[in-house]
Amino acid sequence: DVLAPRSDVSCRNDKVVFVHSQMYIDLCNNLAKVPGRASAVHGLIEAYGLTKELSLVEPRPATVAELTSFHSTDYIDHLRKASAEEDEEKDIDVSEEFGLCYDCPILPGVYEYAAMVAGATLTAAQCLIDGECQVAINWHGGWHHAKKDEASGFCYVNDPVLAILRLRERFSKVLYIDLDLHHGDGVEDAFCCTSRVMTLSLHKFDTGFFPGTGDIQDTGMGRGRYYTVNVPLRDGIQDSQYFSVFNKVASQAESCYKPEAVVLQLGADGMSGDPMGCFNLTPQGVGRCLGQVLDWKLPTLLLGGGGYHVGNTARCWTSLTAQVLGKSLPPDIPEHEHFTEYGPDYELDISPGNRVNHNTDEYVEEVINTVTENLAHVM
Ligand SMILES: CN(c1ccc(C(=O)NO)cc1)S(=O)(=O)c1ccc(-c2ccccn2)s1
Ligand SMILES: [Zn+2]
Repeated sequence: DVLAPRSDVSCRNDKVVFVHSQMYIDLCNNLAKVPGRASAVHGLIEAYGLTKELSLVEPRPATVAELTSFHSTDYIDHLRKASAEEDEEKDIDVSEEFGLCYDCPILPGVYEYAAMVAGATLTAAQCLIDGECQVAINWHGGWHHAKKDEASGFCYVNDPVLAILRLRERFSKVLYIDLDLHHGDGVEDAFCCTSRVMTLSLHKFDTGFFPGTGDIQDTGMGRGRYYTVNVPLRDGIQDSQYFSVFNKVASQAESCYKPEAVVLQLGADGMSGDPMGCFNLTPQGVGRCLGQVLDWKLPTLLLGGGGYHVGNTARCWTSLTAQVLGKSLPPDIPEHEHFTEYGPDYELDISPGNRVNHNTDEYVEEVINTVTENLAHVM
């Protein structure tokens, strides 16, 4: 019989893989930058009865060989040793050399945490490669700032990069989309010189705002020129304008690049009410972006990232999980262990704030036109 087109071969059913184990939640609870967020996210997804609709897959820690498929051996060795050492044994100078200070402190067990997060994301990617599912989710991954030999911005290991490298063993072109408030600099750096991975990041770009990269004219280098797409935005953007930008840029990227797989980082620190206090989005707006990506019917890996209002991050990723499952959720937060996180309204939806939007229509139009001109070079 005629071989099914590749996209059909890559998925034999509509299962949604969800990487989960209690040990994984415990590790993330204690060592990620936002203590307790992992169990709040999982608790809400479970409270809405979604876990029984998901195909739960246990994560396993990434091996040193997997971690060093991107990170340097020196960095991983240092992370492993420093993570096991007591305070007085630590060599602070070497640690600072690897970015292991300030925002990325060496806490006991941080290596086991980073290896498990990376292993969870790789487990999800492998399910896509094996055709087990069309969508795989790891809400506790998405640590997009980590560099080859440097921790950065609360990120120790760059699990999106490891997943893309693994997906590239099976798919010739992978599209990475980053909807976190912050520029996905670590992923962009990893693939800025190749046309085999296109990176598309929508983020806040403003003087002095972390990480400071991701301006519109940064389009990649050499063979990778025009395969790096940056959409720099200002404070206060709301759902309709954000989706309007995403819709135009992402549809052009998909139609000219024709990816075979997608990695979508859905950091929730752009939500209204997040302590970062920059964007003014709600899960509905990001959900429209997710819906457009799901309509491509490609193997798709969903990852988390930032998100510093625990309740709103759980609201966002629970809503998106339900959307992937095609389920609608009752508006009131169900009674469950973390119920008190959701006061005073105890509702699933997040309302946009009435904050000033610094993204004028003229600015947004200029950004879209520039990105369109750049993408015209992609064949
Ligand atoms: C280290 N920084 C990062 C790095 C990455 C992120 C992130 O979410 N990346 O996706 C957030 C902050 S940082 O210097 O900008 C900040 C540290 C703490 C910050 C903060 C804390 C509370 C309220 C507002 N901002 S910003
Ligand atoms: Zn962020």
